[in-house]
Amino acid sequence: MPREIITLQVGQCGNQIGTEFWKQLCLEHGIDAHNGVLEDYAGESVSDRKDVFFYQADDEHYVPRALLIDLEPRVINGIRTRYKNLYNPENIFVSPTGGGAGNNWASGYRQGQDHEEQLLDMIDREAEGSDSLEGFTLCHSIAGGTGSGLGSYLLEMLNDKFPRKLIQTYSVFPNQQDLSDVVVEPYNSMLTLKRLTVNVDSVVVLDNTALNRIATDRLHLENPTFAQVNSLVSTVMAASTSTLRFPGYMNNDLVGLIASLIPVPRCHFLMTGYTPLTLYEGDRAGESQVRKTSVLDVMRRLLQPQNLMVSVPVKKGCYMSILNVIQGEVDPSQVHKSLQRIRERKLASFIGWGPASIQVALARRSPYLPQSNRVSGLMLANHTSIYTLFARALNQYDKLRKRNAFLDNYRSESMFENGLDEFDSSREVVHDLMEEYKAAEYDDYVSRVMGTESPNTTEIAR
Ligand SMILES: Nc1nc2c(ncn2[C@@H]2O[C@H](COP(=O)(O)OP(=O)(O)OP(=O)(O)O)[C@@H](O)[C@H]2O)c(=O)[nH]1
Repeated sequence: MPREIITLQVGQCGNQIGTEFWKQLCLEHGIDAHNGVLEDYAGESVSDRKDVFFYQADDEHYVPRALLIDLEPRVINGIRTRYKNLYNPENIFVSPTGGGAGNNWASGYRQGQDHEEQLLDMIDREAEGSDSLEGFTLCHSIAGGTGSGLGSYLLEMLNDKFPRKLIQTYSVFPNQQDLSDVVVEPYNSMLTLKRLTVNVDSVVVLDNTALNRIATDRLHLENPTFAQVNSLVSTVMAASTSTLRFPGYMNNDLVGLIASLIPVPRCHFLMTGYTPLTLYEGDRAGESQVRKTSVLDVMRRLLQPQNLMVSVPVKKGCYMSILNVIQGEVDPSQVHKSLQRIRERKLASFIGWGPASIQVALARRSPYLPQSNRVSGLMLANHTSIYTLFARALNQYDKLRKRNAFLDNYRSESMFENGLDEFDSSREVVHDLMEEYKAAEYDDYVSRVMGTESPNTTEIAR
């Protein structure tokens, strides 16, 4: 039975990374991305599970289980032109006023309220079209107005209306080295981080700072474009769903993946690493810089900070969990040996209060994509040092807030007309989250923070 996943892509960033994801999925399943038709070379003999992410229309074309949502038309119009017959036109929502959210979280949130009925209708229709819906995935940026504000509204709505479904996000964090011309990004990020903490089961953190560093240092691109950065993002998104789409013995559903990575519900912010990296140019993978791959080599590289897609100091702190998704020609005995070697060399340090091991899922690859490397790997990891990302966001927020700068646009929206309590409440949630990650570094975390209760993974397996 399929365990379907519905993807909501919201705002400019959400729709741009979402589109790259669907392009990659189409390539991997032998579907023509322009019209959803199965390619001639893609026979039924391949035992993939297209139905987790696609359904078949009356004319048998494959249609992504995707909702494309934006408050201004530019990006979605571009998608409509390029992928004319792929998406269900009924699943596209562009605000009739078309003005965007002006980088204002509160405006995005309020416009979510204004259009609640229409948005919920679309989500309900798509959910009812599934046999056994497993959950929702939201793609967005946390720093603009639409992906963050309207995205936050949707997360609250999904939590409320579908309390038994999983909610996962791919959340793009702003580039902190870039002096952004959007000065209010710290406000938007803080308000969104609260929803990501409270309303979501699992957040895959995609950090524009790290993505740009990887594109520059590892792929030798001078000024990486969003398209190039998004190609990295789609590689990660596709690899992280590969065990759901090309199932083997383990990790065949999202709840299995999440439960193995999240030992305590609140600490659900995951970082990723991928190797060897190539860029997709058009429909073709570029050449990899890595000439020879083995399981040990891939697993070792995945632990190197320069391959992480999040800019945090992993040499400090410890892993709460690691899942390596290894794709390619792999002899399981090599996995065993590699794990042993990594343990001997103490390449990863784990929390003292849980199982200290790297989990490995062997995933099949798409038969339709030529691969330049024998083995490739994705790491999904829960590491305590992720709190430094929140600390930076909090620090930037405090600086802005201390000056009471740029608050008029927020005050003019209903949520803030009677005061700025929502900012204070968001800051508190993020501060507590940081403290929880820091506390998790200590061996007595379970007894200190949770009394006598033991860590609970069933809570997320709702
Ligand atoms: N990786 C990546 N980041 C993006 C992309 N587009 C925008 N961003 C980042 O997202 C943040 C801005 O969010 P957007 O998605 O552009 O804004 P929005 O959600 O559409 O909101 P409004 O423009 O206010 O309506 C900035 O930090 C950008 O650097 C993209 O295609 N890829």
